[in-house]
Amino acid sequence: MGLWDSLLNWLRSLFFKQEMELSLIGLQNAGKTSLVNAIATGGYSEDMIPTVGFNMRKVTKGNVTIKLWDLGGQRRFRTMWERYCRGVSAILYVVDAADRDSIPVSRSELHDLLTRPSLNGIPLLVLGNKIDKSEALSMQALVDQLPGLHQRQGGLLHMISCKDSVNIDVVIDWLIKHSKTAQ
Ligand SMILES: Nc1nc2c(ncn2[C@@H]2O[C@H](COP(=O)(O)OP(=O)(O)OP(=O)(O)O)[C@@H](O)[C@H]2O)c(=O)[nH]1
Ligand SMILES: [Mg+2]
Repeated sequence: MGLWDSLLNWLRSLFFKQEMELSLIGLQNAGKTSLVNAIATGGYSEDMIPTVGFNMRKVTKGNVTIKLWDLGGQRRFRTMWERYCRGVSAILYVVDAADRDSIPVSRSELHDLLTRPSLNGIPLLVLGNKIDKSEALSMQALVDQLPGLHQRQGGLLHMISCKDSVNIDVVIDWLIKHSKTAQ
């Protein structure tokens, strides 16, 4: 980026604060609330309380204020997912890559959600979490378990660990990039 572009970006940043709204969904125990903590503070705890309903958290990264809807993943809360995904700038779908038995359910919940016309065109980032565990699936193995992901425009998969803070920076970069295109 040239000096002139940098100057323009800096001037722009003074006047235009970017905002974006995101929804975090995925089955219970996938690590959604842990991801919010990793994005917001880099903190991590083994001792998490399941999210009842939803939580909203605002996080500022550089110039971007991100409003995060962190939804409960237990079955009784899944009917709310669509309502909280309508109109957001992006959807983050978290999968526990180390809990192989849960993946078929996770896949069918994701598939159900993606067929909703109200969510057409919303960028989707799928995150395979807990790659610090030895039993975690590889990225390719997870892609194979989630057919259809690449047919979705902008559908993308990253492997992360909230525990060891692996690829959290990549997720934040992706979010910032999508806040700009969402303007
Ligand atoms: N090993 C490991 N454990 C993790 C990781 N991320 C989250 N966990 C653990 O997984 C458990 C569930 O994490 P939560 O963040 O509460 O999961 P959630 O998706 O918010 O669950 P619900 O709110 O019930 O939908 C906790 O014990 C976390 O410590 C990770 O990257 N690695
Ligand atoms: Mg939670």
